Amino acid sequence: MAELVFFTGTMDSGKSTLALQMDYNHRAGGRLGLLFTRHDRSGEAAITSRLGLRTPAIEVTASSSFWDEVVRRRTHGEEVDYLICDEAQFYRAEQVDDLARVVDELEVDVYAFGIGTDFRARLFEGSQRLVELADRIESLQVPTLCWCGRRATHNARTVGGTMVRTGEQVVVADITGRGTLPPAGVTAQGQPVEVGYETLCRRHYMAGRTAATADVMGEGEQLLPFGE
Ligand SMILES: Nc1ncnc2c1ncn2[C@@H]1O[C@H](COP(=O)(O)OP(=O)(O)O)[C@@H](O)[C@H]1O
Ligand SMILES: Cc1cn([C@H]2C[C@H](O)[C@@H](COP(=O)(O)O)O2)c(=O)[nH]c1=O
Repeated sequence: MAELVFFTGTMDSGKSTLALQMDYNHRAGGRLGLLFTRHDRSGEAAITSRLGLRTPAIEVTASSSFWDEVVRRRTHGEEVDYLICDEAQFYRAEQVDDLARVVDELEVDVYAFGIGTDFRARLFEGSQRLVELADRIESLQVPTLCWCGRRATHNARTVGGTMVRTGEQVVVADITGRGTLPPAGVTAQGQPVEVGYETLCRRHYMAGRTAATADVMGEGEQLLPFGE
C-alpha cells in the first residue's frame, strides 16, 4: 500500500539530507521517483543539504499539479513509484490534497519534508494539511539545540540581529552564521531583506531570547546541559 509520510523538524534538523537519502535508497532498490522542492535556499530548482549534497528537483509553483505531472509521465511510459517533496511547508493545501490522491489512486508513495511552524509559531498551510492528511508523521531524530542546550522546537526569525514576530510568512534565508547565504533573505516577491533564523526551545522562543541576548540573561537563568 502506498503511503503519505510527513517528515518534520525545525530548520537545520536534517530534512533535506534525509530526503536525498530516501531517494538514494529507493533508487538503489530499483524504484524510480521524482524530486520536488519550492523556494530552496540555494535559489535553484534543487534539493540541497548543509552536508553538501545537491540533487536537481522540479520547482513547485502555485499552479503546479502533482496529479497532472505523474499522470503525464505515466502516460508517456515513464515509471513513477514515489515522490520526494522538500520544503513542503510552502505547498498549498490543495496541492497536499493532490498528493494524497496520488497516493490513494495512483499507488505512488509520497515522502514530504518540511518545517511545521513559521517564525510566529503558526503552522504553514502545507504543513497543516500534511498533519491533517498524512498516514504517518515522523519527527527528525537528531535534535537541533537551543543556545541553552535544550532541544530546539521553534524557528525564530531575526532582522538585523533582533528577533521579530511580525513580517511576511515566507522569507527564504538560512540559520544565522551558517550555510552559504549571507545574513540576508528574500521575500516571496523577490524583495531583499536582512533576515536570519535561529532554532530555540519553546521557553526562549516565548521569551524572545536568542543567542545574541544570552549574555544579558535575567538573574537566575543558567545554561542547561543537553537533554534537560
Ligand atoms: N559539517 C557538518 N558535519 C556534520 N554534520 C553536519 C555538518 N553540516 C551540517 N550537518 C548536519 O546537517 C544537518 C542539516 O541538514 P539539512 O538537511 O541541511 O537540514 P534541513 O533540511 O532540515 O534544514 C545539521 O543538523 C547537522 O546534523
Ligand atoms: C521559520 C521560517 C522559515 N522560512 C524559510 C527559511 C528557509 O528558506 C526555509 C526552511 O528551510 P530548511 O530547509 O528547513 O532549513 O523556510 C520562512 O520562509 N518563514 C519562516 O517563518
